[in-house]
Amino acid sequence: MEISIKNISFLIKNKKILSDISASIPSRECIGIVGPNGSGKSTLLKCIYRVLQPAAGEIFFDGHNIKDMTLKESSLVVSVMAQDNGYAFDFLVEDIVLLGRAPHKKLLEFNNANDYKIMKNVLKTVGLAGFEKRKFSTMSGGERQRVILARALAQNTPCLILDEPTNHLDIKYQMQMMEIVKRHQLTIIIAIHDLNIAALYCDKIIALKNGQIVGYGIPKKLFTPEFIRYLYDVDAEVCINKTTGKPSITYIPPQ
Ligand SMILES: Nc1ncnc2c1ncn2[C@@H]1O[C@H](COP(=O)(O)OP(=O)(O)OP(=O)(O)O)[C@@H](O)[C@H]1O
Repeated sequence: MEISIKNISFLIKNKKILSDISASIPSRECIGIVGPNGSGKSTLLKCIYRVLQPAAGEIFFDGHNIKDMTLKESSLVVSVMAQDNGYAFDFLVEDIVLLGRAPHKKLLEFNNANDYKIMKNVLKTVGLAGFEKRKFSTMSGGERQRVILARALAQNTPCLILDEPTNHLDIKYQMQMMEIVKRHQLTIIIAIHDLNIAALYCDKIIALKNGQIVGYGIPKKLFTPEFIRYLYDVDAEVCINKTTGKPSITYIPPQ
């Protein structure tokens, strides 16, 4: 599914949080959104997955203006792994993953055998087979992240939005999470802080600063020492890793 963002602005108390953002996200590409804390990454994602409504501009899913789509129609095409999932109740893992099936159901329709099969399959995909009856509250931060990914995968949508999904994950699971989402060949939009992981897995990068797009392109072109200094005010050395062929970034502390 292709996503088109046209001239999006978002304000809070007259302060511009996003200014005139336009981007085209081709079907099945993985687009990384990078930028300093507070640059507007989550706000942009929330406008796309409709938790926030932009003050101006339009967003299209495969040419359909999202203003003309019901929330249920949107949730059949876009699933989300957000930063704060805030499950206050003591849900079981299977209950959380089955929530991903909700957009596919009619009001008050029970989960059926196919929903349970999908739930078990996605838990297996994220390495949590057998965890169905565990209480979410008893799981580690990394395990919880993987349950939330499983719920998003159970939703079975052509587009997946991830807001810093690799928080809490050790390096093995950071890479495993990226491998899993890439394997599904979805349109992926991912806010991510780790430029090395972004360089390894993202086809293209959108860089935000102060609510504006300040860079766009493939990681190899975008991630130069000059650009990293401009974006984060940090010195870095960048080389192309011989094995991966991708940029590898080393940060240099101030002398
Ligand atoms: N409800 C709100 N009220 C006031 N300011 C807000 C609100 N929501 C977001 N902001 C501000 O908007 C700006 C962008 O926030 P956003 O969460 O989109 O940034 P981000 O790039 O995702 O940051 P981070 O990397 O720290 O997660 C920040 O300055 C934030 O303080």
